[in-house]
Amino acid sequence: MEVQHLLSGFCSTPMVQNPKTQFFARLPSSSSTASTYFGQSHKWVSFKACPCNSQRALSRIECRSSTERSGVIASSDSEDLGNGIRRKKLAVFVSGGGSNFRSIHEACIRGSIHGDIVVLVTNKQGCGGADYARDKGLPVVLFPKTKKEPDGISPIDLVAVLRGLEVDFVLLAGYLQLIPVELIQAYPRSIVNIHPSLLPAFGGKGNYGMRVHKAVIASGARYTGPTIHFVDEHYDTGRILAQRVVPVHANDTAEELAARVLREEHRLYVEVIAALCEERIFWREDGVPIIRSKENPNEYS
Ligand SMILES: Nc1nc2c(c(=O)[nH]1)N[C@@H](CN(C=O)c1ccc(C(=O)N[C@@H](CCC(=O)O)C(=O)O)cc1)CN2
Ligand SMILES: NCC(=O)N[C@@H]1O[C@H](COP(=O)([O-])[O-])[C@@H](O)[C@H]1O
Repeated sequence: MEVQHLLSGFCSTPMVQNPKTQFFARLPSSSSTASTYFGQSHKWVSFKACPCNSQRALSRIECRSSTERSGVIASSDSEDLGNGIRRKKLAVFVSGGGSNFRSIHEACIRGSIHGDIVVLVTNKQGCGGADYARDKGLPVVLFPKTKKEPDGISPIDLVAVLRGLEVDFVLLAGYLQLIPVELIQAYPRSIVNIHPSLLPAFGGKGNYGMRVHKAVIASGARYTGPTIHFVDEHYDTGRILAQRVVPVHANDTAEELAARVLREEHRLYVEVIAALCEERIFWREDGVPIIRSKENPNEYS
């Protein structure tokens, strides 16, 4: 399903774009209602960002989603696990191919994750993750606004979009921009990221993608593996939630190592997101987050 955003009210001209080339949500620069139309599912999500003083405050965002549920988003939002735990709404952020995004989406569809992806956010509208989202009829939001992507939205407007879609958790999956403090403050203990090394090793600014695997090999490290952590205002310094160890072979190329780690990333991220959506994450008194086992409630990791 192609996704188009017909933006009315505050734009000089309707922002109708060829669904193959561009779609984004640009929000009101003043008090008005932005109604965004998502493709053939006729899903209108309208929300009002109310300005006050010089800063647009997100006082109360009215989200009326008048929609026949398409196949894209589960038909029973209120569905719970039989124990009163509500199905969660997920936002995924990508910058590249999006294999973790696809893995998470497939897990939601097959029921391994008690949640639904309701929006894809990207800083590169032509990336593989955005293409996949379009093919699946998921809304795509372009963030942030840059010279290369002038149609991107601001941090305040991004928060308004996510609030308007009633997002519970924000999942970074190969997103290569710094998440702004506005979003971090709006979603405390609700933004996670996956990094392809055993943090704190090989993390921080400049450490992403193949660069990480090349550095691991060059260091002589015998083990590496994915880390999933909560996101704070700096790169890769948030509280570690889960890790998985992957061996480094003596003759590994960076590509071979990346592929081995990526397979483990897909498994680990689905397990961790399932725990998030089932409310099995707890915080130790020392501030370390731990995951309660699904099989044995007396076991934590
Ligand atoms: N506030 C936060 N934002 C983000 C975090 C985070 O932990 N806190 N994690 C990153 C993901 N990431 C590692 O897991 C990461 C991504 C990108 C970079 C980086 O150095 N980026 C370059 C720009 C790269 C590009 O645009 O091609 C840079 O900032 O110069 C480091 C780590 C996502 N956001
Ligand atoms: N520092 C962030 C970082 O390097 N993230 C890494 O980007 C890749 C995205 O792959 P994908 O687009 O196929 O999911 C993944 O390996 C992820 O760990």
